[in-house]
Amino acid sequence: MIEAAFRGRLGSFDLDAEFRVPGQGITALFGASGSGKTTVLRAIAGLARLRDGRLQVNGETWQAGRRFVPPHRRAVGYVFQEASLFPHLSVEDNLRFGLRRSRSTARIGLNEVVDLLGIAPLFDRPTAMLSGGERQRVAIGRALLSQPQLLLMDEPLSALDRVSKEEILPYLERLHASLSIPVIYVSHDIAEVERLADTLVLMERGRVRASGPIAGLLADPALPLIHMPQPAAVIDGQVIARDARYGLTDLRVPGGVVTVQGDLGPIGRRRRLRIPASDVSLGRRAPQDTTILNALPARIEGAEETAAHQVVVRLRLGQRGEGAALLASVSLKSWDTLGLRVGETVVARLKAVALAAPGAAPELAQAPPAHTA
Ligand SMILES: Nc1ncnc2c1ncn2[C@@H]1O[C@H](COP(=O)(O)OP(=O)(O)OP(=O)(O)O)[C@@H](O)[C@H]1O
Repeated sequence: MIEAAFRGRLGSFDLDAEFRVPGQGITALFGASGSGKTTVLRAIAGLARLRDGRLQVNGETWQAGRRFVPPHRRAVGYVFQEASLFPHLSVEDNLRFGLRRSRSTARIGLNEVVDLLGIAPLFDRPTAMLSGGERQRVAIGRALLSQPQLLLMDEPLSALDRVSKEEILPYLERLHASLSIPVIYVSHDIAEVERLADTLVLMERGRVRASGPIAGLLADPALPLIHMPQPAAVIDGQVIARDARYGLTDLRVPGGVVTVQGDLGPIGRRRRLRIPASDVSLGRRAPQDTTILNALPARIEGAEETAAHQVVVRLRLGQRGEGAALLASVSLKSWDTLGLRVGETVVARLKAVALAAPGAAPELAQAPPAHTA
């Protein structure tokens, strides 16, 4: 468990942030620019000292009352927006520097880091010859080799172009799947957060508006996430069948089974689906004569009208709505014409299921197209 509470003033900024998140997996600190995300991260690292602070990381107290463990005594790895590698050292020597800094017995070794982050081809290169994405992979590797108890990442992808971002995300997903080190990940890119995070801490003007498992917060009508321009649901599932002939994988998700194009790995592997609301349509009956593969029963939990004459429908998979949260964006006209009601069970058709999963290939797998035959 990670328990943090920081109160104090920095210049004219008031911080009063408190949260309790699991001591494993990825926790995203998400919020608008200036909401205090970096300040919280710095306070966790001990780089900012708030007047009133409390911090416990998996049973160790780093700050409480007058106790304040100085930054160099906190086992944190810090990855910044722009990788600050030593320019005069090779990639290998930059990584070895991480190892030298660590005083504990190595939990993660150089070879494992090199494998996980695909660094072998870069090994002998001077850092000046690396792309932005490659530099960031080395910086993450160096942070991991310092044997942190906690990895702090401050917008690690925000300085990268879209292609480099897509290139590095699968490595982060792989780290997530392979390592047990908890990560606190600052971002203001919700798609990135939807892809990576297990837990979300939503920050607003120096305060924590909400925190908890990401799937619930994304679909919470009381929070602003569902009202953003492209709302999406995230659903974690497990591979239960693979069809080599058609190149399809079935994932069991809470309340149903989703068929996704592509090989998602062996039976039993956990994968994440990110399903934009705009890729889900609703009907009363299962579609006939259609190429669509995913038509799942779901119960309507609620509906929010948007300014753009759309309705974001909150659903839960399963006949009785016992499953995962799902969002559908339908036009106000369709909503009124069909006369759909809260509490009704409908058929949710998933047009495309973008996959965001640990160890995924760089490209996003797409579910088969939805046009009728
Ligand atoms: N040492 C400081 N002295 C004065 N003001 C500070 C200090 N550190 C941060 N602030 C202010 O605190 C506010 C929150 O900054 P912070 O960088 O934590 O926000 P953020 O959510 O990470 O924003 P961004 O996404 O733009 O990085 C800002 O208004 C910033 O100017």
